[in-house]
Amino acid sequence: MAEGLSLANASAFSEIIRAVDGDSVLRLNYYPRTGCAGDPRSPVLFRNKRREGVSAVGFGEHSDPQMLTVLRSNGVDGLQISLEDGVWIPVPSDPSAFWVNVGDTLQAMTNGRFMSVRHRAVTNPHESRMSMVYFAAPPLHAQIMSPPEMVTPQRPALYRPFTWAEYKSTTYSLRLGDTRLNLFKTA
Ligand SMILES: O=C(O)CCC(=O)C(=O)O
Ligand SMILES: [Fe+2]
Repeated sequence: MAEGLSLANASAFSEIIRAVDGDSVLRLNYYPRTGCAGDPRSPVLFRNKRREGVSAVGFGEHSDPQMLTVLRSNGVDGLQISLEDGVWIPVPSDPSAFWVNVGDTLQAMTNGRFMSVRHRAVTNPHESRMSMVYFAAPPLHAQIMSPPEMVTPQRPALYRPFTWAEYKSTTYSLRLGDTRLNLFKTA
């Protein structure tokens, strides 16, 4: 990525992710099947489009606060992304591929060139779903700021420098769906 952005330091991002005191985490999510409408055990929230059963929001809408997210699920669909408010695009599950999300921190480090994506996970009516998600994060004390090449008079810094510790504690003091990066804007 750093190479693609023509940064002088081609390992600018990978160095931070690979630091021995990095704060990266692995999360396993489990979403039980939601069943069919009328099944008294299912938490019916909405019918899916094909009316084959019912789906519920299993993991509410949010952006990931870290730098990069690498996700793989068990071949059951459920992940959705939103590029436009209120419009959800399903990401077909591919058990032989990884899905990569840009997180808020990388958005700040690229001065908004890469955008962190809003996403959520819905349950599947017929099959339970599992996802395995690796969140690549900087060390707690790392300063999050754009490399000089990303800031120009035409494109001034969008965010003030902050530490990952500061961003992480802000994240956990807010609600899951809040757009917390806005709090770090310069103007
Ligand atoms: O399970 C999924 O597909 C998404 C999970 C997720 O967004 C997360 O763990 O941050
Ligand atoms: Fe997420």
